[in-house]
Amino acid sequence: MIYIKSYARVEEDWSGLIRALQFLYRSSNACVRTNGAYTDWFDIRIDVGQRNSRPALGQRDGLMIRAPQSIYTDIYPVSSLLNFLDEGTRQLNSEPPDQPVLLREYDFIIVGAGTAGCVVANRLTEMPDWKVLLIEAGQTENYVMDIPLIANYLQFTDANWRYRTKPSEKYCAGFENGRCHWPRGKVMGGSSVLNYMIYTRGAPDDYNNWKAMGNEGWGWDDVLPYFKKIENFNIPKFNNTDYHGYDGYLNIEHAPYRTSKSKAWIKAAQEYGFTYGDYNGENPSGVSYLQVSMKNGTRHSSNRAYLHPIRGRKNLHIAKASFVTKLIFDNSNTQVIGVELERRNIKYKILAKKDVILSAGAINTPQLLMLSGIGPRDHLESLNIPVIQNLQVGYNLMDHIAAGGVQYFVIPQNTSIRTDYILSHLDIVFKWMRTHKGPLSIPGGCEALIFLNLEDKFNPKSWPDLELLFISGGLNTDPMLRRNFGFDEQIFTRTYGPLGNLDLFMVFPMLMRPKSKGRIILRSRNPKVHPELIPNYFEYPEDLQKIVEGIKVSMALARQPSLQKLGTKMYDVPIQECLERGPFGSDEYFACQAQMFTFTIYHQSGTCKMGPISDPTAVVDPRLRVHGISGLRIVDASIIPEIPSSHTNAPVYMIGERAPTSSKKIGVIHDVVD
Ligand SMILES: Cc1cc2nc3c(=O)[nH]c(=O)nc-3n(C[C@H](O)[C@H](O)[C@H](O)COP(=O)(O)OP(=O)(O)OC[C@H]3O[C@@H](n4cnc5c(N)ncnc54)[C@H](O)[C@@H]3O)c2cc1C
Repeated sequence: MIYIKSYARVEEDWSGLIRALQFLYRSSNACVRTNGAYTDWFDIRIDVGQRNSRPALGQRDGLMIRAPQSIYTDIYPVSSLLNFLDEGTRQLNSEPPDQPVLLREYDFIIVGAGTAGCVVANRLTEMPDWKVLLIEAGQTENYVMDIPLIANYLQFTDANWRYRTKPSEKYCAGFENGRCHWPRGKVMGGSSVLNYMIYTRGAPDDYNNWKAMGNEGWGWDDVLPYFKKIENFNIPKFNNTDYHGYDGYLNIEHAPYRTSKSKAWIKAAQEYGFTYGDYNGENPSGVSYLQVSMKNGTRHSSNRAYLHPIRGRKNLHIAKASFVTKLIFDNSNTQVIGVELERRNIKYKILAKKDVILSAGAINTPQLLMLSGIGPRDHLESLNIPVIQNLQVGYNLMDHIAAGGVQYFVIPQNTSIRTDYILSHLDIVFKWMRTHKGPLSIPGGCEALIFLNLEDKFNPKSWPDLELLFISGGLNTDPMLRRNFGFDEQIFTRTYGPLGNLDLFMVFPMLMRPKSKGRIILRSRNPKVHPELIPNYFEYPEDLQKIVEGIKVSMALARQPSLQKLGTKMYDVPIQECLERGPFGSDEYFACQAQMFTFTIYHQSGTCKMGPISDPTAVVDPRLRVHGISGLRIVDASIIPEIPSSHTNAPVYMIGERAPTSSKKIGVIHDVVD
């Protein structure tokens, strides 16, 4: 017999009892599985509150249930927890270990085990003769990081670099000190461990534009095979071998749970005129549930997808918690021959026979280049850094942003992703632990999106300049959410305090092709001092206006019958500071809202722009070699010449897959060494 304390009070009626019996019955299988022993008798206790009645005995398929005065069910939570711990342990054991002793020299050194770095490490070590060192500043990924709904919590851990932008009054003005929070992953898997798992590729026009900028080999027809190569596509409804891959490392699926709100929103979008479809297929625009980089309802990071399966490769060494501080050049200062790094307070110099590959992301890669003397001459000289190569490093900083706080309330629905709701319905947690289904499988609350071109809204073939991202909760979903973005406490309490327990959804109207570009500069020669991040959002007024138009489209959706059935209304407690600009609902008011609560979508990119030698703003050539320097390549979000109309993780995977292969062949690594 097993007696375990109950986790939840069952209601005071027989339906509660029946549910408890069903519950227990379902649990028995899990119990058998996790304990490895069959137990067919359980004493269960149902709390019937005041009534103190004695439920009847029940028997079902060999499962005998005795119901004395008090019942403690709870095989279910325990088996769920055991299942979770078991999976977690297996995951930890699957990650390639830290290399205790590093060699003096490798064929390749990769800096950064993020989205791109893991791909490159995998593909390079396919060649058994090449010894590869992958260096990561962060630590091991753990299984808690794989629970989709709590993605935002990871930003409060050491797995985040915790960047902040330079203060501004033009954007993020409603956040503490006018600074935007820019989290970046510092962990095995990099930002693919912190991200919201939304998997979008962008439109053919995005990549044809890259090619038109002089980047031979990066047009849509060139990159599509690499997008397919990434994928193990698991959405049967959209099966199409012209667009999808089925034997790649990264699993793509739909989240296994949908809220009633997202269903209504999707329907409303169709009522309004949008077409439902596969935005990673033939038509980039329209409405859809999110395709996500998850495997069986859990995060599938680049670490899990690309490194776990190759744990046994002897030619891959990984140095975790190791921070690269500088590049090492040969005597002529024209070739990179290695890196300096710090690991457990000891400094090392490691050499690379062939290439050093920077995959440290759009902030750290330019920082490392500039610290090493590759960057804008005047800027480096101002910090007394000897200039090795004068290149426009740190310019062309791009991001996707949305107006925060666009919220709609509905009549209360049956279930909610609010943290307090989940904590009082722990069955939701146990369910996810055991089956990876239910609300916890929604990545950070994000469920659906619309890609649209404002001038040709309903045309599924159009090149999107706007996205509406649907989130099935509001700013009251989680008490930490305000801290993720860094809301000014007073402004938040005044504006969003009245949200209380309202049942809400949010829409992020997101600018997809911003004209405004920012810059990253060094603040110090010390590699541990964060660089100055100047996003320059809204330098061009049309960027702001597009977001305002996006808010208006979201309002039009709220008026459609399917959302009206839920009693949808826009939350309209105004931001006091914005009433000076115009009444609530005016373009001026909404523009102010976007400037107060400027939500980054975390797509920082472009700071080591790819372009031909004829482009004075380019840092790497189309084969990702740093202009004028041999032995050095960049493979990460920083090479993006123009941000695609897409979330950036899939494009970065594509860059990783595309990089170590030739421009013509797939899966053959041969042009890295030249
Ligand atoms: C909170 C958040 C949510 C996001 N949500 C989504 C989403 O839902 N969908 C989407 O498509 N995109 C999303 N993104 C963006 C996407 O994850 C990134 O564009 C992508 O991961 C960038 O990959 P990368 O390889 O360029 O850099 P990263 O993945 O950031 O990897 C860089 C790695 O280098 C390491 N590193 C840096 N400097 C050094 C050094 N000096 N020495 C050693 N190691 C170093 C870092 O620790 C990190 O592990 C999100 C990002 C964040 C942060």
